[in-house]
Order: sequence, then structure tokens, then C-alpha cells
Amino acid sequence: MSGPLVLAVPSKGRLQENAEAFFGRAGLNLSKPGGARDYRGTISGLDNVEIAYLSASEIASQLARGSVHLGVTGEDLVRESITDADKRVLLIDTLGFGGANVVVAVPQAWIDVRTMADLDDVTTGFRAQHNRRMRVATKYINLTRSFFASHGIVDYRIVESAGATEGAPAVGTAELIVDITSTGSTLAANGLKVLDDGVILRSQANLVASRDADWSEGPRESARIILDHIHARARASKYREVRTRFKGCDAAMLTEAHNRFGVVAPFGGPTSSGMLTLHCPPAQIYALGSFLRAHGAETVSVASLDYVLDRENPLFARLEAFLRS
Ligand SMILES: Nc1ncnc2c1ncn2[C@@H]1O[C@H](COP(=O)(O)OP(=O)(O)OP(=O)(O)O)[C@@H](O)[C@H]1O
Ligand SMILES: O=P(O)(O)OC[C@H]1O[C@H](OP(=O)(O)OP(=O)(O)O)[C@H](O)[C@@H]1O
Ligand SMILES: [Mg+2]
Repeated sequence: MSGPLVLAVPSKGRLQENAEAFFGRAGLNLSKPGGARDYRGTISGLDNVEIAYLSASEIASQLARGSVHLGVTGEDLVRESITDADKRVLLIDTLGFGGANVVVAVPQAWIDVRTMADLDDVTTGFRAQHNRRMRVATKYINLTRSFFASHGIVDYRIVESAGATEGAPAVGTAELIVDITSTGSTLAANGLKVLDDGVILRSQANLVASRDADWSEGPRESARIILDHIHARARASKYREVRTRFKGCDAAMLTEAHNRFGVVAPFGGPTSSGMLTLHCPPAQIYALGSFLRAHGAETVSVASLDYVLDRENPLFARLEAFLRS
């Protein structure tokens, strides 16, 4: 008998609340039977799933090792801590939260340094003048090395920083930094600026699958159910349901509605009595309603959708293709 599927969810920090809300919206309610300090949890109604509450960086390491099947974590942590990430793990989908950029930032006082090419000149000059290399404070050691190499920069050395990285130039432990930023206020408060072409990675939270976990039949079926919930919710939130009934409704009009408003007709249609159900992107609702009324509709109703269950599940298909490859 195979063990449960283990889903790793951030236990603290900025990703935690968002991750729980995300699963909740998909109809997957996470609970901690042992109380708030319990680091193991369950999903109501799914017996063969265990939740492991871990820090975002620990989730990346455990995905690499195969000790959890699925996890929610930042792409920055995946790229930094997993060698050959695209072979070891699959980024199944972006989750729309936890957005932040990993950037190269230098003191604002360096007015002539705006680009990575300028930085290259400055690092070379610095080494010639001071007989030592410029120091870059960061916890993103691997991302920094490969980004600097791709810009041909070699005259620098990394000073590993575990926290308060933005303070390093001011206290004199480094000349520049590589760190993550979202609002930019920490950089600004420390008198730093991002180089024009200094964005190393645009990161956000992802749902990630491990290749090396035990993907026997039981866990695979649990993953299918979880991904089915997530896809049904994502599919539902991309559309509103639009209903109407009128005579002049035909295939040519549907084609025009599809081309102009991105509308789909999930149940075909219209029926013999002219009933029509459409799924329409939220931004196009009013334009579609006007279009339908101009063609003779007396009334058009619009409702939001909670779930749309299609036969196809592209998320699970992606996971299966990855595990086969
Ligand atoms: N402004 C931000 N700063 C840092 N990380 C962010 C930001 N916005 C989103 N994130 C994402 O959240 C992830 C986890 O960051 P968080 O600060 O919650 O935990 P941590 O830094 O790993 O832990 P700790 O801060 O307790 O050391 C980051 O790796 C990144 O993917
Ligand atoms: O661009 P901003 O909105 O200013 O955000 C950037 C800051 O947020 C993170 O720190 P966090 O709050 O996670 O504290 P930490 O340094 O202890 O991880 C990150 O390390 C930056 O310092
Ligand atoms: Mg942090």
C-alpha cells in the first residue's frame, strides 16, 4: 500500500494566508487537527492527503529531495535552491500572489551606473584601483552567479547575507546587493536603486510538483483530485455565465460573439427555443450584453461561477507528462 500524498504549504510569512485562501477558494479546506501549532494538517474530505506546514525555503528543498509531492513556494526559491530545477520539479501553475522581483541594486549615489554594462566597467575599475573585488551581498548566490556570468561580469565576490541585505552597502560589508523586492520601499529606505536591466527574475508563488516523490497510484489519484479542484476554480474565475433567450440567435452570431468578446458556448447552442448559455470574460460582460440586446435579446442575465468542471484537466495532464518525460 502506498502512503498519502504530501502537500507542503507555507507555515508562516507572507505566503501562508494567501496559500490557505487559495486552496479554500478551490473548495479544499485545510485544517490542523492538532491546533494552530501543529505542523501537520489535513484537507476535509480527502483522506489520503497530508499537509506539511513548512517555511517557503524548506518547501523548495523538500520538493527537490522528493520528500513532499506537491508544494506552494516562490519561484525565486525554486530557481535558487534546486540545481537543474526544470528536471527535478515541475512548476504546475502560477498562483497570482507572492509576486516579487529578484534584482541587482546599487547605491543611488552611483549616478553613472545605470545598467549591467556600467556595472561591469565599475567592477573592473574597482579591482584595478583597490586591488580587491567588489562585494555583492545576497542570499541568492546561484541566481547572482549565473546572471552576472550572462553579463560577462567576473570582478566581484559574493558575501552571503541571511537578512537585512539592503543595509550591507551602508554598513560597509558590501558595495552592492542582489535581493527580492516588491514595493521597493526597503531599497529606497536604504538609498539603493535597481539597475535598468537588473531584474534577474520576476517571481511569484507557484504550485510545484516533485519528480522524485513516490508517485504510485494512490498519491497520483489524490493529485488528480486536488488539481481538478484547482482547475475547476481557475476556469470558473476567468468567466461569468451569461444567459438569454431570443429568436435571432444563431451560429453566425455566436461566431461573431466569440471573435469580438472571447465568449465560449460550453453547452453548444442555442437550444430549439433559443435558450443560450455563454461563458464570457468579466471585462467583456457589458459589451456582450449590448451586442445581444442589439440582436433582439429582451433580457440578459449574468452570474458568477464557482466551479467549472471540464472533462479535460490540463494541470493533471501537465503533471503526468512531466512524470513520464
Ligand atoms: N516583498 C517580498 N519580499 C520577500 N519575499 C517576497 C516578497 N513578496 C513575495 N515574496 C515571496 O515570499 C517568499 C517567502 O518570503 P518570506 O519572507 O515569507 O519567507 P522567508 O524570507 O523565506 O522567511 P523569513 O523571512 O522568515 O526568513 C519569497 O521567497 C518570495 O517568493
Ligand atoms: O520591496 P519591499 O516591499 O520593501 O520588500 C522587500 C523586503 O521584503 C523582504 O523582507 P521580509 O519582510 O521577508 O523580511 P526578511 O528580510 O526577514 O525576510 C525582502 O527580504 C526585502 O527586504
Ligand atoms: Mg522574508
